[in-house]
Amino acid sequence: MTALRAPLSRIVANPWAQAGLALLLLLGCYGLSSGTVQILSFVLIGIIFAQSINLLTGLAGQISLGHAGFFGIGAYGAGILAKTHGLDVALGVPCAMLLAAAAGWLLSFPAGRVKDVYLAMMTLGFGMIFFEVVREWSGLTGGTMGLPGVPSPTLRTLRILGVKLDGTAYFQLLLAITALVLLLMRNLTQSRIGRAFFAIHTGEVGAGSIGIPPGSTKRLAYALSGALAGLAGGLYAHLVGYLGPESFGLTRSIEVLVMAIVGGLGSIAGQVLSVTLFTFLPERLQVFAEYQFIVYGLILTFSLVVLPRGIGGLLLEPARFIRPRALRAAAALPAALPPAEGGGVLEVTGVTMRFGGLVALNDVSLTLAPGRITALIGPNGSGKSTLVNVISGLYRPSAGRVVFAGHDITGLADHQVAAARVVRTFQDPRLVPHFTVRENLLLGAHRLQRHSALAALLGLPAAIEDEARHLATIEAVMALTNLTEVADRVMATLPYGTRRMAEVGRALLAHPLAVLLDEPAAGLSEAEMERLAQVIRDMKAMGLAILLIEHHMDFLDDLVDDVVVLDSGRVIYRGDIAGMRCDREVIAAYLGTEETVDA
Ligand SMILES: Nc1ncnc2c1ncn2[C@@H]1O[C@H](COP(=O)(O)OP(=O)(O)OP(=O)(O)O)[C@@H](O)[C@H]1O
Repeated sequence: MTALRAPLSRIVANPWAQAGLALLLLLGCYGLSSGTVQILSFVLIGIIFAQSINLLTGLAGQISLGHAGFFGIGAYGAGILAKTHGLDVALGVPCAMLLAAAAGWLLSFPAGRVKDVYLAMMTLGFGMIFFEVVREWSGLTGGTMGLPGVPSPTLRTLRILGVKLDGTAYFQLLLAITALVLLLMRNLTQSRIGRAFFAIHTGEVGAGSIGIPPGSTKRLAYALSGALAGLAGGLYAHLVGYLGPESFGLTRSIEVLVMAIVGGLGSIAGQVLSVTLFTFLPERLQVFAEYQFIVYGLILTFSLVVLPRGIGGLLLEPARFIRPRALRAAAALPAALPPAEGGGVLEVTGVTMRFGGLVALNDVSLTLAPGRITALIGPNGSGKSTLVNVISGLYRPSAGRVVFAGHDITGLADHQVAAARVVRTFQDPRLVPHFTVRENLLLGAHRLQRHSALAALLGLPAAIEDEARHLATIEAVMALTNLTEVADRVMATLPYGTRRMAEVGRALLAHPLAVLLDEPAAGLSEAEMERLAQVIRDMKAMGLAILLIEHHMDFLDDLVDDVVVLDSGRVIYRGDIAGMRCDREVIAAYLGTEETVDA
């Protein structure tokens, strides 16, 4: 199967193959029975619905057990607007989509604050509330009696912009809309928005450190996912012509989730296959209708055990997150490092950090100057990482201030500190393991990308050119950090040292004015350490203010300008490295007798 993945993926991604399939369906539907055309219409609506899960769960990592709620808002919204208010379907369905998007956006406020099982419960609750509202608000929705008479081809009442549509014409319209949705989903995945969604999915701390705000990113994911589910619901209402609450309960939420998971979360083509199978199978296997949940459960269990990445993962290469068109455009541009803009002074004044009774930092002050490398050293547990966490916005200090370039950044969120151009790396690199090196580096430039979300979605030249500009910078940064050879390798498959280098490179892509490097040389080979030292010198030459946490004294010797030593959360030394080697308190607390002899 592995050998088949590459050729199959090429076929699936080929625009001619896609256009051929669309044309075949567009023309071939004339030869099909009205029943088959209707099932195919359900498949298309299912594909759009599954994409809404793909976006929210597959990309942004937010599980949803109440997606039938968004689907229902779209369906009832479009149905009521068309039937009760006589609004044209061409306006009614987009309005219903907007309603569902608004519901998604609103849900993101509470849902964005919780994770895992709590998120599952909250979204389940949303679906249940929607179901009850539909059942009880009979004046609007028809309650348990349902809402009959929604314009549809089945009732021969569907008119769009004055044109009457039969089942076949509606199928053709659905085909065009589905093709557009899939195209937009592909564009989204390969844009800064899709990458940000996936970065949040992988880890909010890592994403925040390069300026990706988790809150607004999740809100966008919920709104877009709601819009897609609402679109599917609106189109469904005009396909069936009758809406009853039973079509929008837990069963539908579970059904779409199972289809998306079995198709392979993140795999657009895998989900097209899975929805097709799941929609045709029940029609063919009516005998199982009563045991639908058992059948779903068995298929899901089988899929999770045998095909954890779903049908898409079995048949196709994993999705990539950069447009090939942007890569081609970048190849024509000169590779240049981020411009040297000088830095700003970072001043930490009287910072104290308490964790309950433990004082991890006690009245710590230090200054990082532009174009200077300051080493922060001290024994394990002395508070080095805590200080970096305070400066970078992960912790709010109990007392004290952090000022950068004249702006008080104390207590700002991590993504706001990154936006102020103070960028950090972690003791354990917080990269996106499923991204390639290049994709991870491009994530570093997320904050600097200027094109609009619409330009990204539509793949407009402004978006391609912007991406290409940053990709050209990435070439230069990869050459500097010795990553060019592994540019297209997936991060999870690379050795620790390479990952560390990639994180340093990613920080550089964010055009920082100050960088905080938390033990960047840990686990590196001799050669890698030499390369890292050169990269840090280059950063210094660019005028950045650099804080370097490190235990290797040999590494620091020729590299650093200033040293600050912490012990039990207190600064015990501030000065140059030669002076530090002779300082009695530092020797006693950290260096020990060996260093004394050296000194
Ligand atoms: N989130 C937290 N909650 C409670 N205690 C914490 C937290 N973070 C750090 N600490 C404590 O603060 C102290 C300083 O830890 P920190 O990780 O900053 O030390 P460090 O100097 O970076 O050590 P190392 O060299 O081992 O990384 C330790 O006692 C640690 O257990």
